[in-house]
Amino acid sequence: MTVLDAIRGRLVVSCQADPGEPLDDPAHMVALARSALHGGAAGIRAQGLRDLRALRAALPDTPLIGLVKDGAEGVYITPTLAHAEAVAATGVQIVALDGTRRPRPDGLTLAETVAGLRRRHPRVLVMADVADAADGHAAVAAGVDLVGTTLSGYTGGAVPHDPDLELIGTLVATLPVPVVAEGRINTPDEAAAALHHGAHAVVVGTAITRPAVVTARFAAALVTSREMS
Ligand SMILES: CC(=O)N[C@H](C=O)[C@@H](O)[C@H](O)[C@H](O)COP(=O)(O)O
Repeated sequence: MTVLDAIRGRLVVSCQADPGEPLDDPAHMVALARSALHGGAAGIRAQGLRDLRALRAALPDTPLIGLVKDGAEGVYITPTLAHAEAVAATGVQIVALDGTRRPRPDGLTLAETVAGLRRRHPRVLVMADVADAADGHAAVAAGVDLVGTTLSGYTGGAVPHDPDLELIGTLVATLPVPVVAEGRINTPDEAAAALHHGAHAVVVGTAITRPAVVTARFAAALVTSREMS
């Protein structure tokens, strides 16, 4: 079975911790990933070479989408060819990279990045994290294998509350490659809706693997409730 077949119609859980967070440790990421797989996830998305190596060693057969974040603004998801090659070298089946039309820090186009990556890693699949439909079309023209809605809402202005189901539907209707729903999918109903909009797979991160963020949402709701009573 191909890795795309393995995740078709299924949940992929993103296991990431920011530097300095209590969960920022490869052993914790492996435990989170094992928990996700126990719960029915078909694949894992993860960040950082250290975590990717640990996950690949612990879970050699699991579909793994890898990326490295370099900073937190602008083009920061696997921003350069060198980053993409380093991610591919960890043994992931899919390298996720910034697939927006913004200039890349190494001056390469997305097409040059994809071609360069394939020269050394001919079997790895490339997932373009895009922000809008025009990005999706440009990314497919650049040769990527799949497109994710990861960066919708994160390229300027306030971050929306809801997942971008409309973008998922638009990309599914117009692109010849699998579309992965990712970003702010916070409930099982939203995950199901993403699939209903035609997503090939659904990536959920924060709602499952960032307990500090989830706790803060509960705590904030209690503050609001106290203020209203
Ligand atoms: C925008 C960006 O940097 N997204 C990152 C990409 O890997 C992660 O921080 C997200 O957690 C991931 O996309 C999953 O999304 P959510 O955590 O909303 O389920």
